[in-house]
Amino acid sequence: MELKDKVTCIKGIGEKTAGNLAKLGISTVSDLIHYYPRTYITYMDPVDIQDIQADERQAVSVTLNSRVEVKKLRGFSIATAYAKDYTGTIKLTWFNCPFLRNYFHIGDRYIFVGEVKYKNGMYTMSQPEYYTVPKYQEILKEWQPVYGCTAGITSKTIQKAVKGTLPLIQTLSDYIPEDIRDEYDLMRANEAVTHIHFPDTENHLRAAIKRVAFDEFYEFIENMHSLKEHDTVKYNQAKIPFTEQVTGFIESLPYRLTGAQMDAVRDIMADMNSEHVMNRLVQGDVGSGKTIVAAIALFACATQGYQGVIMAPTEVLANQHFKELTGLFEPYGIHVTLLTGSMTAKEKREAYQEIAEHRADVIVGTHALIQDKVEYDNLALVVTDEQHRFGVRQREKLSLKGGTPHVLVMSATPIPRTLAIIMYGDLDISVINELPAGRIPIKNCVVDESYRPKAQAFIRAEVKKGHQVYVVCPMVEESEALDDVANVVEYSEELSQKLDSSIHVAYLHGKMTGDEKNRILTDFYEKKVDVLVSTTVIEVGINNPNATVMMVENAERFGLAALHQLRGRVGRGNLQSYCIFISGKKNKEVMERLNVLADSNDGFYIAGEDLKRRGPGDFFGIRQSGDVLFKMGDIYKHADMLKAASDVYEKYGSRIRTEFDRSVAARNEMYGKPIL
Ligand SMILES: Nc1ncnc2c1ncn2[C@@H]1O[C@H](COP(=O)(O)OP(=O)(O)OP(=O)(O)O)[C@@H](O)[C@H]1O
Repeated sequence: MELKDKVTCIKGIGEKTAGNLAKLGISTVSDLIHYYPRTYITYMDPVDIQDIQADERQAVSVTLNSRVEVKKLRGFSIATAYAKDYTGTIKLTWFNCPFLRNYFHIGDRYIFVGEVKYKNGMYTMSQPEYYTVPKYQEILKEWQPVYGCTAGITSKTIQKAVKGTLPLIQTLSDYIPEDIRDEYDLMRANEAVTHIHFPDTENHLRAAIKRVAFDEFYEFIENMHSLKEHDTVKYNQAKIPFTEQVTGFIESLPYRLTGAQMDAVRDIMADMNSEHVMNRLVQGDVGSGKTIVAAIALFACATQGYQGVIMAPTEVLANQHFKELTGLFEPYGIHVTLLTGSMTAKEKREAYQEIAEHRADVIVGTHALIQDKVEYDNLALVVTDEQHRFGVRQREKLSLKGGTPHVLVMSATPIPRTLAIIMYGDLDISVINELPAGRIPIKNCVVDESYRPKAQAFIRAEVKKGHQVYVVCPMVEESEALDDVANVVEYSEELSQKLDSSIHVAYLHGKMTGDEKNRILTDFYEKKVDVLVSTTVIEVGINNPNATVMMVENAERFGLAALHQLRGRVGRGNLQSYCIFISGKKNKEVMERLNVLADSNDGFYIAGEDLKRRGPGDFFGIRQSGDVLFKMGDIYKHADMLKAASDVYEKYGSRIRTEFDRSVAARNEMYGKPIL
């Protein structure tokens, strides 16, 4: 077996499983080895029913004392059973698992594991995992990986598949030599990969995660430096001055720029007119007005006869920028062109032509912008939005397309300056630390589920005022058979019934096409939709100043930084806005953590508190930030590894570069596809 082989070469993986794995982006052995668990869980000793702590994940060892009843419900099915021990009875329910009817036997003992709720006078577990007693003994107290799954694939299938590759994993080489590993206390690369998939002890797992995070950071730092070197040695061939026309454009805006926005504009303009090409990061809290700063840079560029591009992480955002920039630029005869993956072949061809013939001055798009077919004419500026969603190489590729254009990165992730310097080397940074005038601070509340009817009444009242609402619907547990889509559909139906019939509720989820999402969002912008229910991720950067309420269900399952991003979707105009965080758990620790959000609306403060409050248990938890740049590494949780990677780069970078390059090249080759 080799890394580049198809997964079907692994014993037990047939075409059907391979097809399902492909949906997760796993086609080769290498893809599989590098498909890391999303989180880890341990199993605990069962408790007596009378000692159950509600709202916690617990195990009970009980005897089934009823048949499994299966009820059909609007396209779903619910299986219910009862079980008891000598201290009490517990109710068990599962969605869409009708087969369980024939699985359990009355009178047999099973172990059920899951979160327990106290409902209608009885402890209830929804969607519990189930084990026979001997099976449970095997996994008790071991760390179990939980992989991101899709229909037809369970965590267990993935783990079994990885098991088949263990002999190969043992032979993987390590670009970090032993002496450096010892100095920085790094686990060997192949051991780390083994423990990531098959953790035995907590210490090994911890060390393995650290090593993988280290590698991700190291690669990032290497790339950042090569990008930076590549840029700085190049002379600025597209000097763009801060002309009267640019000043006129700024003055014509319907609002005055904040001092911080103006400072960022000055930094950018000074860079673009200097001897070297620009490589600047603009960091600003949610809603601080980064888009207009980018727009001014693009305007300056276009009025000097150059092309500029702005690349967004999603189609929805690309469309939003396209509309906004078209409105701003068309009066000046600056033509804006859109290029996204979901456009028809004909539309794309037209866009390519407009770009090549320089009829397009500013180009807005997604990944489609970096495809080989796109020929720019005099490209001088590349703006990437939410840089965390982009790999460095993608930006590098885009940069290379236009010779050496200026690079401007916009980010709302509040990275402390010290971390930013480690991550980006000497990339220049402008910070927008001021919100536009007239913004009213968001009012926050952290409540438990019993408050939901009141929250719904509040939503009704806000809609009556002509305002709009976002609802992030409850998260589906990894183990639940119900998927995100079914969940969001069902949740919005229920919400719609609870609200007034005149209130229009629509929903968004990740499986919709770009077109469908755009249609819903356009309806939302045009106020045809009052309440927008979404799965966990409301697209970063959505801007609808008329939305005044953000209600987040299961807020306890998000990191504070992610909740802050969600909150940033409201309070973007001059209307009083509200954020309602509904926690599925009432315990003190959870409430205290969530109350950090109620205390402050400042992203930097929240990121700091988030870091402070993470206990050691969080180390293995689901990643906190929404970024996908690192699969395992989290710049907050693994800040020590980020520092170690930076030190190793400084001290030993040149010594290990050849081996490092070889390992990256081998991996790229084995992926069997280009990195983009
Ligand atoms: N100086 C200003 N005065 C008033 N309104 C402004 C100002 N600058 C920007 N805005 C408006 O504020 C809103 C938010 O701006 P923008 O979308 O650029 O935020 P952002 O920094 O990109 O935030 P996020 O990271 O949340 O996407 C927009 O409606 C924009 O028109």
